[in-house]
Amino acid sequence: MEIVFSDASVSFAGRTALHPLSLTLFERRIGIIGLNGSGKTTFARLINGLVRPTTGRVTIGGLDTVADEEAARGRAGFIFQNPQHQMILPVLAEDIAFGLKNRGLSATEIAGRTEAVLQRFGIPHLARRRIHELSGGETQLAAIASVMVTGPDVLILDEPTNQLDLKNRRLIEKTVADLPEQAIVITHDLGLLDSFDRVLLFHQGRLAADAPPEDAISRYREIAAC
Ligand SMILES: Nc1ncnc2c1ncn2[C@@H]1O[C@H](COP(=O)(O)OP(=O)(O)OP(=O)(O)O)[C@@H](O)[C@H]1O
Repeated sequence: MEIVFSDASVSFAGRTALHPLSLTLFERRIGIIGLNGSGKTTFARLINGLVRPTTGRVTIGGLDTVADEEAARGRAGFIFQNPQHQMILPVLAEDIAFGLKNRGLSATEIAGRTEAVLQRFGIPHLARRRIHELSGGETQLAAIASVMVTGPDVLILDEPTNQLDLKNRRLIEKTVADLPEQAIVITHDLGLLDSFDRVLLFHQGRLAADAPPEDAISRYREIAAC
């Protein structure tokens, strides 16, 4: 899926969070790194229209995130930093099924797709569990299942391994690595990026590097040392 930024910038209340940026993303695994407040989340949110560009435009698969907002949003799933907040219904299987409502599917089809996505992410045993009772790793997988059931082409994850222990980090790392879909991952967990195709480094709202992981990370270390 081609994601195109054309002179896109973002200001909040007159303060620039992201300076005008033009680039095209098409790689399967894209990492986004940078210091706190450098513009990573703002950049990622532009992709599915959660943030609108103040100037310029962003398209995903040719769809404009403002003019074709709803269709564009369907192309890119987003997992927030605290994914339990994006789950609407208390029980996991119900939350997943909720994402399929209003699609003209029968109850049997909804149940079948819910079961299939739980299987896909190895969590059928969590189907009847309450979301607020899941562990950090389980919550990440649950959120990924809830988003992927709607069939986006791109999955954007905002710090998916934050607060996870080593075992769950590995699990999420493997889950992301195995996704056939395109994935864009914001992370402070630099080890996650080893096998990535491309890493974008943001600094003070500007793109400071756009390179293979090793090069972008070494530039990041220089910036962080200042
Ligand atoms: N909705 C908003 N309203 C006002 N300012 C915002 C808003 N969202 C982000 N900002 C500001 O824009 C700048 C970039 O924020 P952003 O969340 O994109 O950074 P980040 O790199 O993702 O940070 P972190 O690593 O801490 O999550 C920050 O100065 C932030 O305070």
